[in-house]
Amino acid sequence: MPQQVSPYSVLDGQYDLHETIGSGGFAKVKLATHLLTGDKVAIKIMDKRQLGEDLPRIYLEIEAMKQLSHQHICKLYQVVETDTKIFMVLEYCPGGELFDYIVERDRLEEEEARVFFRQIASAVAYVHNMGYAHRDLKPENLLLDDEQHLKLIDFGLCANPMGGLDQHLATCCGSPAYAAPELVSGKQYLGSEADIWSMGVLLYALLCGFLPFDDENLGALYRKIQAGVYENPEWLTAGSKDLLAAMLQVDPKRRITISQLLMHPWLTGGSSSANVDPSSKYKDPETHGVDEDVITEVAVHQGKSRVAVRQAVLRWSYDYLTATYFLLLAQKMKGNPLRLLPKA
Ligand SMILES: COc1cc(O)cc(Nc2ccc(C(=O)Nc3ccc4c(c3)C[NH2+]CC4)cc2)c1
Repeated sequence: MPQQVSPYSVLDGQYDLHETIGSGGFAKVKLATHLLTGDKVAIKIMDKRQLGEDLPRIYLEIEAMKQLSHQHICKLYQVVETDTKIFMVLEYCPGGELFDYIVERDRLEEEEARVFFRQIASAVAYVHNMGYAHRDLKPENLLLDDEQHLKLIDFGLCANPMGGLDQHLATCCGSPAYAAPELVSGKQYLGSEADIWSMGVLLYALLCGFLPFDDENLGALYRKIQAGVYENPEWLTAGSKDLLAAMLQVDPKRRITISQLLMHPWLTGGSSSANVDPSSKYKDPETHGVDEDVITEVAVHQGKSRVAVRQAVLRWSYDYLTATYFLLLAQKMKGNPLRLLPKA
């Protein structure tokens, strides 16, 4: 009887796998421990046979994730592919979904909504400036890390115009309640403009605890979105109503752009302006070079020269070394000591 190997044996020696924390259509997400650092990660596991014609979207998502390094975007650390499976090793976001955070509180106070929305706007501005659009922005795709920072996940529908993803895909896969009027009308649309609409629905959900456009009947929901008429509850301030109106513009050409959004007084105002994340904090390694302390820690642990380790890291192969590099860098950014555990 041949030795029965686990379907995850390709990860042996690199990760210990723990419980499953999420399973969607063609993917499941398991918690895991990166053995060299002892750090927790999330591993998204997909079966290539079940993916069928959706497989190209996964490769698009992976290529997009490799370009995106931002403090409010869930980081991709490593990709492992076998003949039947794809594993994406991802940043650990133990705080769960923003969706549940809102539901537990009914709705957020304006100040707290502002702090979260600034993080979302910062992530989306970065994605758009990198030439991408997310195209599925909703509270379920925003997770909280262990420091209550938001992390944007699931770029499975993202596209950059050069990416060649034909636009109609999103209409069948995005989430209708957050979908822009031009998208539900099946018109040609710009992903970046549709993202701003979705952010308007998101901000409304944060501030109100319910959706601006809602109906169990899909056709009725589409008509409400295309009409763009929604209630402004009495607790909304003038500033938030003004920003919502600028984002929930039915005509995409009249809709506020992400750069105008970042300068809107509702976003820049308030008492918490002190803790606006300095977006420069996150250094994109491919343009800022690699961190020498991390290189040294890996070189000493592996008994290799720093030159050899630096060259290997700079290949950005998204193998175990890339994951180890990013996890050690994250530890350093948190002010923790850099440590690699002795070989398991
Ligand atoms: C780019 O980031 C992505 C891309 C993608 O396609 C999917 C994901 N999905 C994730 C889903 C969940 C987690 C995660 O870390 N969830 C998590 C971790 C720990 C705990 C929980 C959830 C909830 N119970 C407490 C402990 C991370 C990525 C990301």
